[in-house]
Amino acid sequence: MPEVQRARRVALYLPSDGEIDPRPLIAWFEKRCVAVYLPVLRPLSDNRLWFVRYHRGTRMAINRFGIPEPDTRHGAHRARRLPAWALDTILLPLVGFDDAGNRIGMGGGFYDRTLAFARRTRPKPSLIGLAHDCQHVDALPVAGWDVPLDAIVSDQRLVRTRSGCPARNDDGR
Ligand SMILES: Nc1nc2c(c(=O)[nH]1)N(C=O)[C@@H](CNc1ccc(C(=O)N[C@@H](CCC(=O)O)C(=O)O)cc1)CN2
Ligand SMILES: Nc1ncnc2c1ncn2[C@@H]1O[C@H](COP(=O)(O)OP(=O)(O)OP(=O)(O)O)[C@@H](O)[C@H]1O
Repeated sequence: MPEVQRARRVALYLPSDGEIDPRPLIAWFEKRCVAVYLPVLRPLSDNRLWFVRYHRGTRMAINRFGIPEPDTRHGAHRARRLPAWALDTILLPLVGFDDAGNRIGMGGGFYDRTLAFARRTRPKPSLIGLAHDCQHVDALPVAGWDVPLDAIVSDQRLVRTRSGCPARNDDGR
């Protein structure tokens, strides 16, 4: 996928609770000098995510959901964290998806809050959901805050969505 092949900064996640495991991609990205980032729950509990640079040897901490994330407690990673808009591509975990790119997650709204800017601002990172094919459903109810995915990659297929098609400029270019 061009969004993956061209990216210089990519976020993925460490799997929890049966989610598709994107870890095999880490070595592939590193070999191509792509910087890999992981989501970190922002302190002060505004329920948004930072993305912090990750490589082998990054000191980790367990977050309140039991998922390891780069340890930011001592400020050591301040220079290594990015807001979502600075990433080229974000690979997202999901619980369910449909062909329109609607996603449901674990219900915390973390990705939706973090990516809310992407509903009105361009450029935005490419948003690619990673799924087991059995997580596909015909249609999900859409909430106003939901940020649609550009594509979903499952173990059996690639679903490209309308929001994954580049938007035209107003002058038709
Ligand atoms: N692997 C992974 N990392 C991630 C996320 C994720 O969904 N998957 N997140 C994406 O936002 C953030 C953490 N958000 C989470 C939100 C809720 C639960 C959770 O386990 N909630 C319920 C169970 C809900 C369910 O099973 O449907 C619980 O607390 O028991 C976990 C992570 C950041 N990192
Ligand atoms: N942009 C936003 N601003 C304020 N609240 C939001 C926003 N996005 C989501 N929420 C809140 O988050 C809650 C959970 O949202 P939702 O069920 O869509 O989460 P999810 O996509 O399943 O979770 P996640 O993104 O963490 O995997 C909603 O009840 C909503 O109130």
